[in-house]
Amino acid sequence: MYNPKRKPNKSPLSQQVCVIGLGLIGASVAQAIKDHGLSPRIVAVDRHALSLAEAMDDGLLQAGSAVLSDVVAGSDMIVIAVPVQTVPAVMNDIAAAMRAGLIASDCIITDVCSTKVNVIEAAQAAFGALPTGLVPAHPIAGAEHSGYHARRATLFVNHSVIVCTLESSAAKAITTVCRIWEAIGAQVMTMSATRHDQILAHTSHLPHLLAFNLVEQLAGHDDNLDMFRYAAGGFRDFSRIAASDPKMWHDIFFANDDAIIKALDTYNDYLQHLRTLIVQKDSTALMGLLGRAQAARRHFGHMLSSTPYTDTSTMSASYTITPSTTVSGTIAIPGDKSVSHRSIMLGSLAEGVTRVTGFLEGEDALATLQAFRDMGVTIEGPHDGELVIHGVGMNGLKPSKTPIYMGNSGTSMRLLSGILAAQSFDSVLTGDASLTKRPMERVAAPLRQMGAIIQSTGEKGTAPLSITGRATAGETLKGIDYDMPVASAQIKSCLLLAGLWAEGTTSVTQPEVSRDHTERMLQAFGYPVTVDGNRISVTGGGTLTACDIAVPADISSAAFFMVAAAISQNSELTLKQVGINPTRTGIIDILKLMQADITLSNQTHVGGEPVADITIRASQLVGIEIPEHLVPLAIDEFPVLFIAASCAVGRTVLTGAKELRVKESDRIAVMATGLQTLGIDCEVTEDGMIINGKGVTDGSYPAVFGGGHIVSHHDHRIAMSFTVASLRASDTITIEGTETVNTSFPDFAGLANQVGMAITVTESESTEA
Ligand SMILES: O=C(O)C1=C[C@@H](OP(=O)(O)O)[C@@H](O)[C@H](O)C1
Ligand SMILES: C=C(OP(=O)(O)O)C(=O)O
Repeated sequence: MYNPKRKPNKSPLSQQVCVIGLGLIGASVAQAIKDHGLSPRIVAVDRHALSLAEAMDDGLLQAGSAVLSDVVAGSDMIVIAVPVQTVPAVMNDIAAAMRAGLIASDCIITDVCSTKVNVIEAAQAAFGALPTGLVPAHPIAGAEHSGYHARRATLFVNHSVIVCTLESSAAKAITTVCRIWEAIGAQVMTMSATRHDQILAHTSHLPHLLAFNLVEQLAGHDDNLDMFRYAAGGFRDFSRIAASDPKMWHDIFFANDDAIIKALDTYNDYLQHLRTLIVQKDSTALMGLLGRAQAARRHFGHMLSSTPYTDTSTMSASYTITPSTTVSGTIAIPGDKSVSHRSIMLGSLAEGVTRVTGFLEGEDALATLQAFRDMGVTIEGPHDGELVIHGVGMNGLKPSKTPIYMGNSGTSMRLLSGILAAQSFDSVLTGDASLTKRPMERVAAPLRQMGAIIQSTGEKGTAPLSITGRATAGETLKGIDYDMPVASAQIKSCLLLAGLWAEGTTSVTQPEVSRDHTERMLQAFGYPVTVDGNRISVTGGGTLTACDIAVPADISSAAFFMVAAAISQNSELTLKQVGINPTRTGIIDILKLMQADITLSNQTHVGGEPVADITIRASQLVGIEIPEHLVPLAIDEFPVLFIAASCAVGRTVLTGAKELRVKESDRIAVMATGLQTLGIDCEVTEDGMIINGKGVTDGSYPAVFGGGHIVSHHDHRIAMSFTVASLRASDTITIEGTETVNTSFPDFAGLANQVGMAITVTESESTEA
């Protein structure tokens, strides 16, 4: 990060810098070089005697002239900051100065022009062979104001500068140019000149051209006065850059004409397409286009920085939780994450329109939503948990133009792998720092048995995943009979989803029951699924028919509040309409075995899933040996169950839970470290943990945790679990890395405070890579 106080150890230039052109950019470069003490002398060449005189009065320049040879002698660097079409004349002057011995043959020659190929061509023409000091550069910064007076030394701070390193450039010249830009706060990146011109044609030249053109269109209109008088914010924002220097842009449009014409032609095609959608009143396609564009506008920044989607994602957050002793109230918990993922996947692949309510607007489910938008599906929303998905049918997905970014979400990556393996296009799946450490061969290997072409390109069978769609070569996947080594709903779902396109029947046999939302939802979409004990089968070639999905509240999120009420004195919480699918209720069974006071009421069904209100009251918990068959049914709830176990009387032993080591963090190791920090006696085993609870039998609820600092390791459930510990803590607990809570439980802290906990959320700029 740029630090204005940090000065380079030694001035990179020993003689003087000569800036040619004292417009906004040239003058800002000169000012920044002066303010940072990067050169002992600064001189300038400009046609405007007034600007030069003023700059000398201001102490910015030691000398100035309209003629290069007057001031250039002895320069170790020349910065060309003139309109692009003047560059050839300037290059001729510099070549003449070099021949006359005014500057050395290795004098650094750089520029700030918006096009690069023409700068190199001008140098070639002027010098014959490219000089070793030539290092073209382009700061991606500017302002609609122009001229000497608009200069700002900070104009380049935290902006990118593209430096085009040429084969002819001397290493020392490249290093010096990069050092100077970095010293004035810019972020240097290197690129070939041709690529620079192609990219900038799209990202800078085309938008400027369109802005000038729109203003021209409105100004030329008969009612132009009224049009400008009532011009709304949209027009102002869009046309802001049309206030830029016309001469500069005139030159750029000619200098980069080939690339700009290509970009303009493509733009024209898009515009015609948009026109057609409006003429034909194609609402679905128009919503798709607008939704995709809106999401892409937000999403590119996240993809580039490999961070989650919501606006808080550039921040890191922490919780400071002061101890509280009781919770009470009736609350609604956000939608189920597993069901939300699947509603997007099946809704997108269905024929017809699927309406979803109760959708979880957390980062993980939003990553799935974005993936399907990237593959051309029109999805309206989410608005208050409501989505309208315009299904494209089993063969309607389109290739994503960019790698599909799955954020922190293992479920998205693993289930999508199954879908993508069968498509007629290739895909790449990436994720954040946590997801790219998680094992992906567990789905890639069985998919390969089905004939999929999939590579886990990370170091240890991890993401990024590169998937060659099987149908690309006109082939199909083949059904297999797969014995799953672990009871994982993600592996099961991945293979069943791939099986929808496979020849014949795909069967998976799980060693224990795992969550069955995929099986249920496939059936809700009219796709036959055979369930024979732990063996589940689908036969390829069917279709999905759109239906309405009501997502129940997530029992995994409810678990934090269930444990909170169970461990704290006089507590009573009711959690409304929580999903109680029997493949998810391990948390209720385990807490009941620990003698928690839990009752279910208002049992009913929503969208094929059973739901109930869950009421939990404080009770004296006891330690237990957790039955292994319950492990997959409570797999995400162990972090908070460890908190419950710490408050129980006696020892709790968890075995058969090795899977916890490959979640968003190693949940056995990370929880043990945190528990020990807070003074709990626990022992890590290979596949579980032994916790010596500090509960007492006299009916009181004493503090069992001390205060301390906990690190979440990019794991939402770690952060939320230690928050719950504050109900039995003697001192303040701070938790670092709580921004990940957004992946599954947006506004967890707000809800926790509402029922009686005392969390202060602090957000700051993220310092993590
Ligand atoms: O299928 C799903 O939606 C999930 C399955 C579980 O993972 P595994 O299948 O890897 O156990 C669970 O931990 C995850 O939060 C969601
Ligand atoms: C393990 C989890 O999710 P995922 O695997 O989808 O990242 C979780 O939410 O606890």
